Amino acid sequence: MPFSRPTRIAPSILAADFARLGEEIRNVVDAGADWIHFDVMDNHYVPNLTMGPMICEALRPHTEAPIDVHLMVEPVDAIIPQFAEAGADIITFHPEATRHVDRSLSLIHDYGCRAGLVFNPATPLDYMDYVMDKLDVVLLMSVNPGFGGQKFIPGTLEKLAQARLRIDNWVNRGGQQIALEVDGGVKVDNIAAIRRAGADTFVAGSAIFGHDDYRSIIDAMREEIAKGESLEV
Ligand SMILES: O=C(CO)[C@H](O)[C@H](O)COP(=O)(O)O
Repeated sequence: MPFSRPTRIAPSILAADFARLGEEIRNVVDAGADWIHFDVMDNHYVPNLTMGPMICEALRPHTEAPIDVHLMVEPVDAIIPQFAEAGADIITFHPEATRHVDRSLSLIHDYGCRAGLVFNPATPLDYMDYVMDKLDVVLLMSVNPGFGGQKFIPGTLEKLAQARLRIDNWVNRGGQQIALEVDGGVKVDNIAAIRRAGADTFVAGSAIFGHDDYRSIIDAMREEIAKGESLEV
């Protein structure tokens, strides 16, 4: 029953023009983006440094679309309240970057945000199994985190299928819905395969912000997904 799943396009503003972030967000949401993906890098968990809660707060008035904060930071707990208060809607973190995964997920919920775990290409999915009831999002990295513009790692497709199975089994047993998001190297020419493997939420940075016409590239992504699905029926 894969075709009743939602499709969400989440442009990563890591690839946007940082000198015009507010305008970039407005433009990409006007062009059909569903979520704004906000990459937080700390030069510790990953070798790069990007944006903190102050930038999230400054951008919040520019859109009503959910701001999807991906924490590539270690440790995570101290920064969670700051992002929640800055207007984040969704906060995800890497399980190996906190000592207490269950507690960090609860902390995100306590602050009124949706919570999720992020898995690097070589991080096993097993962490999911013990906290399914606390997950709103599972995010699979299809590149090693830290930089935009990398190539999609093909083994992610099999891992997506495994994550989809875990989520579907959970939902079939009466559990809540969990978004399955993929991040890294997502392009028009691979998005159909990524969808078929089980993703419903697609983070794309360079593919969208590197294009002159945001609407045409987002439309092309949705068309590829629809084409891929009709071939399978
Ligand atoms: O989290 C990230 C890197 O750590 C980025 O969101 C991701 O790489 C998206 O960029 P692109 O679509 O250009 O690959």
